[in-house]
This record gives sequence, structure tokens and C-alpha cells, in this order.
Amino acid sequence: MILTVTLNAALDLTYVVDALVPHRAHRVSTVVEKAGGKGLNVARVLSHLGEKTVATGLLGGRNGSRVAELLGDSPARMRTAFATIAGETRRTVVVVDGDATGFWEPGPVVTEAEWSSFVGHYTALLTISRVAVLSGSLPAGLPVDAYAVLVTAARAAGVRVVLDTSGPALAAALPAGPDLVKPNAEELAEVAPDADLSTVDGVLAAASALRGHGVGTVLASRGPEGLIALTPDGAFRAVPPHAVSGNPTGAGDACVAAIARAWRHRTPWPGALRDAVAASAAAVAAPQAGDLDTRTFLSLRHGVAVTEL
Ligand SMILES: O=P(O)(O)OC[C@H]1O[C@](O)(CO)[C@@H](O)[C@H]1O
Repeated sequence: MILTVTLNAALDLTYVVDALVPHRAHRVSTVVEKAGGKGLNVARVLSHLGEKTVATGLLGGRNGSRVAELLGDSPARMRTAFATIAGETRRTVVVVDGDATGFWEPGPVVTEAEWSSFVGHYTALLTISRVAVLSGSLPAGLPVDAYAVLVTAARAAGVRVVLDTSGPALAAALPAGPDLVKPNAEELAEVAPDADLSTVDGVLAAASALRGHGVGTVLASRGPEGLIALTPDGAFRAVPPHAVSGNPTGAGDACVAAIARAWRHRTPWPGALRDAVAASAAAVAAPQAGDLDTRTFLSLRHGVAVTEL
């Protein structure tokens, strides 16, 4: 079982318009509502790929009930085990006009009692999990080291743990030793301010500085140029055969899902990275975050070039 955690879940709204023009009113041609937040997108992609998952996290208020209702349509292999909180789950809005522009609401305030009860609930779920994926921002009220607590519990349970977050939440969790982090360009620049991140060497220097904090693998996404991974088994670069256009929201979630799946099946790094690059591209090709265009995934995965650096 792969466990995904979404502490700041969201009711994701996607608006499709012809062209987004600031300071103008827009007629929206299509509105789609989805259960979202990064961990839920990861769970949905895993489920598309045929994996059994349990999606947990925090849900509250009317938006939380709507998210739960939307999750009711999930296939049996995607189980949900969310804890209820008093605060209102946030909404996010993505405006798609060929590319995507996102608006993320901040989310609820979580109480200390809700947090400590969640930690117990999560620890129980670890006993049926092989891999845990902790994704997204922290809602207000949670301690900055919330992810450090969850990483420590996973490690104590012998569960491999992927952490996909940013800013202070990421920095505070590094000493707990997550097995993989997927930093954005800002985080890489912060740990290695002099590195030229437009070059492979620069990304490797920054990734190695980040690994020095106790992380197993650093996975650096380079958008349409693919991925660079600094792993305990060496450094790899994975490049897609061609760029894919569409909605890039959720491409990172698909990438993380593919890695978790590869770990679950003990796939060696080259295969894992090939799938991660193909899954990211297949997520871009699908209209909504958390979806995967299976045809793109299957057609691209054999064309991804993986080289050991
Ligand atoms: O948790 P955050 O970092 O605020 O990101 C949340 C958002 O990211 C996405 O998962 C896309 O990665 C959206 O579905 C949206 O819910």
C-alpha cells in the first residue's frame, strides 16, 4: 500500500478561458471541480497506474465535505482515510488558457488537538504502508516541523518516505532524513547560492548541498528538460523525447507518484526516472491536475533518455 498525506487539501477548480488577460472580465467556457491538494493528486495518479493507495490528510467545513463527496467516486484501489477538522478546507483555482495560472487559498487553521490526533491516525496507517508520500503546503496552526514529525514516524516504522514541500516546512524536515525530496529552483538556489542552476553541474552542486542535510535522494525537476536525481546509487539525468504542451499543474505530483510506485516495486533508478518523466509529461497532457493521459505515458516512457552522470 502507498500512503499519501495531504495536510492542506483543496477543492480544486479549473476554469478554461480563451486567453487570460489581467484586469479584464472573462467568460469561462468550462468549469471542473476536483478533490485536490498535492497528496490527493499523487493518489489519483497512482490509482490511474493501477496501484493500491490510502489517501489521508485533513478535511473540514463545506469544501471538505465536497472534497469527500468527490472522492466517493474513486476506484476501490484508492481508499481514503481523512481526519475531520473544524476549519474550512481551502479552494484553489487554476485558469487554463493553453498554459495555466494558479490561485491558492491559504487553507484552514488546525488546532493542536486536531494535529496530535492526526499524528496518531497517520502512525496507525503506516503499519499497512510500504511507502509514504507527504505533499504540499502546511495549513496554519501546524508546527513548522510538522513534516519532520511525520518523516520520523515513517522511518521508525520502516516505511520509505517522499517529501514534496517547500520553504520553512521543507527546511525543518530535512534533519529528520526523508528518503527523497523534490525541491523547487528557489530551494536549490538557497542551499547553493553560487551554483548556476541552468547547468547540470550547478544543479548537482545544489543537490549535493541539500543531501548533506541528511536526505537520501534529491530529485530536481527541470520542467520540459526532465529531471536530475542525486541518489545514494549515483547521479542520473532523465530527458523526455520531446516537450508536451497543456496544463502543467500537477506534473510534479505525477512525477512523485511514479517514484513511489517504482519504490513499491523495487524498480532500479533508471526505470523509476523514466516513468517519472513520462508521468509528468502525461499529466501535462491531461486537462486537470491529478489526471494522467495514459496514452502519452505509455508512448513516452520508452523514449526517455536516462544517463548516469
Ligand atoms: O499544497 P500547495 O503547495 O499549496 O499546493 C496545492 C495545489 O497544488 C496542486 O496540487 C498542483 O500541484 C493543486 O492541485 C493545488 O491543490
